[in-house]
Amino acid sequence: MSTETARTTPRPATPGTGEDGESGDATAGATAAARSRIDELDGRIIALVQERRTVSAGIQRARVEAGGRRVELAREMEILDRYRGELGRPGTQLAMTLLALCRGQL
Ligand SMILES: O=C(O)C(=O)C[C@]1(C(=O)O)C=C[C@@H](O)C=C1
Repeated sequence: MSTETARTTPRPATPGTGEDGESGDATAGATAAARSRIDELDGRIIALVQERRTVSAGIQRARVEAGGRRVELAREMEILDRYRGELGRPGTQLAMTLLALCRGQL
């Protein structure tokens, strides 16, 4: 675990210990800080998806202008394999969603 993660990880109050006062505020503060970090990360992820879509559109356009097909399934299989390898089975779903965002539904 990185120090950054450790610093922003909220610590839940221990039930039955009367921690609801000061430490409850601390927990709420840690949660708010962690959530604003998540919001920041989501903003970067969204910007990366938009950038990916622009790059992908350029490749698709060039291929169509050269007389080829807009979609290249062999390349999509490589991308699906990569996401599944890195993120497990749900990674496949994420890659499929990304491809749908970048080249539209098949
Ligand atoms: O890599 C390509 O050849 C692309 O056209 C990009 C991309 C993608 O968004 O990753 C989009 C459509 C293709 O079917 C395959 C991949």
